[in-house]
Amino acid sequence: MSDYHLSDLQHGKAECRLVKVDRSAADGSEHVLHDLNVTTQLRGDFATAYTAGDNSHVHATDTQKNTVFALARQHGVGSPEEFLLVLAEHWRAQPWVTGTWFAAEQFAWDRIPANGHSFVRSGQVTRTAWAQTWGEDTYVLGGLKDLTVLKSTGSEFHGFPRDRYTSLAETDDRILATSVSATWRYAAPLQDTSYDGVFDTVHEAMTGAFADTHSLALQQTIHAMGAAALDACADLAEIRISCPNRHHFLVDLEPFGLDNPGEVFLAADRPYGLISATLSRTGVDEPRAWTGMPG
Ligand SMILES: O=c1[nH]c(=O)c2[nH]c(=O)[nH]c2[nH]1
Repeated sequence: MSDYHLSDLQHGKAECRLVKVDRSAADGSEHVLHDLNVTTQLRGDFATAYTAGDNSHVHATDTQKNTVFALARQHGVGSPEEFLLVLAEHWRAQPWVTGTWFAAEQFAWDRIPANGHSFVRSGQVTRTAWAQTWGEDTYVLGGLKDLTVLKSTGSEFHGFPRDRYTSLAETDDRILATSVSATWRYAAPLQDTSYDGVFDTVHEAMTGAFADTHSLALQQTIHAMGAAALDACADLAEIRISCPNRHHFLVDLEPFGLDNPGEVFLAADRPYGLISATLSRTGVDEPRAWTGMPG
């Protein structure tokens, strides 16, 4: 094989989705959420891995990922810059490492006023609307999507059937996170009420129901959000809601001699649960209003 010049070697773990819950308030009532997407890269004396398959200097990308979670547990996250500097200090001290590169995206969450442990992703919600006519009939749909909400406690999931392929553990305390899509049908085009006002009311009702519901399943939370929207707005005839269940897995830090009392999570990307339902007032079916809608 030709002896080419090898350069720009680096390796690391891309997009470690770290969620760190700080439960440090004296009475545990107010959680602080750090939600980061962390990428690590190490530079150094790693050439023989490329040229000869000799991994004796290679800090496995899996180890780099574990280090992200373990250092989050040990040092907390603080600001993204501070956390990246914690990683940098750790890795610069390791053998064969001559340089490091770390990146983080931080996803911001606002507290939902109802309690200390429910959050909504800042500045994300997208408002949606459709209108169509059939002869003299006019149908109006309103909606929202990307309403990303999370509660760091107040969510359980148990009592589901178990068969030979069931491995999911029952839990009485988990993170519940989703990105709500909802579409509602106006019973009739609005005359005296503003669509803006209805949107604000529905948005607030759904967000409030998410926070207020002590959830035994995302299904139950969806029902509560739909009912809250219909209760808050007499102009709505029905609402369709679809929610991905964005799973957060507690990271096992025991191999690193660390406990993890519900603080450090892997925010899994996929697969995710997908759960939906329609809530309607009785006797108000109007299937033509939904013509042409995706799904
Ligand atoms: O709230 C949930 N509903 C489910 O149907 C489900 N299924 C699952 O694996 N986890 C969850 N969580």
